[in-house]
Amino acid sequence: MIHLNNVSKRFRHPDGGWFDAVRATTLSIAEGEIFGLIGFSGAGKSTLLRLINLLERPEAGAVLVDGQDLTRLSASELRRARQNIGMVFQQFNLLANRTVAENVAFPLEIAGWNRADIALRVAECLEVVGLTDRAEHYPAQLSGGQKQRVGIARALAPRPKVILADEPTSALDPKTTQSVLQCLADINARFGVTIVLVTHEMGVVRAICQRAALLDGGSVVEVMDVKQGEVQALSSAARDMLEAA
Ligand SMILES: Nc1ncnc2c1ncn2[C@@H]1O[C@H](COP(=O)(O)OP(=O)(O)OP(=O)(O)O)[C@@H](O)[C@H]1O
Repeated sequence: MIHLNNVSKRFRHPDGGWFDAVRATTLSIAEGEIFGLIGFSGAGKSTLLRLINLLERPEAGAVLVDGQDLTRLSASELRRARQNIGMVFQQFNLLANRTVAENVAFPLEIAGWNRADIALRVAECLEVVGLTDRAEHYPAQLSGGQKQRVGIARALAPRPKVILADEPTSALDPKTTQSVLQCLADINARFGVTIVLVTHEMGVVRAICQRAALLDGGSVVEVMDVKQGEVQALSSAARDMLEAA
């Protein structure tokens, strides 16, 4: 579903030099996987995630999603391709002056859906995340966990094949974290949506990921399997880093 081929991303430093946030990275994520990107702060996790929908454009390499190389698309083709890739943010990024239902409707309005289809789809998505009774509330009236469920419903609304989640539970307490992770796992199981999730917490990887890439200094140290809630790191470098995490 996702294939990153030798992608690199560098940023300009205020002092005029360059900083390599992602170094010549190759990574494949299968359809229907829940895949984690884990590592210390500054390892390049968010940058790598944002390369998948081209929120960051790589200097080099190809970004294939669902068979399309996003780096070769025109602006309008890229807008269409992005309908297929939902995004969930750490700080929810909800529109404060829109109700829950209007927030979920937002990407569908942008995509030009008609009103009747929007109403049906919004109701479906709110049902999936268990917020039907909050449709007319405003974000300020919701708990953190409920806000993130709105963020997930909004990401799900355009029927994407991929959802990218950037530290989706880092702003939440442990109990709410579990229920939000369960919500993502349900969406993966019910609709087969491929989920890529950035986290710095091993507990998150253990809870829902099938595989995870450990990042350090902009490179993948190891791609690890998660079996029965345990992360199977093979290299001693990865084991040392996971122990320190
Ligand atoms: N727009 C930008 N301009 C300049 N430097 C950036 C930019 N975005 C990221 N960086 C730098 O790139 C490096 C990797 O950042 P990134 O956010 O991808 O790491 P991360 O692993 O997600 O870390 P964190 O867990 O702290 O979010 C960091 O050193 C960061 O300061």
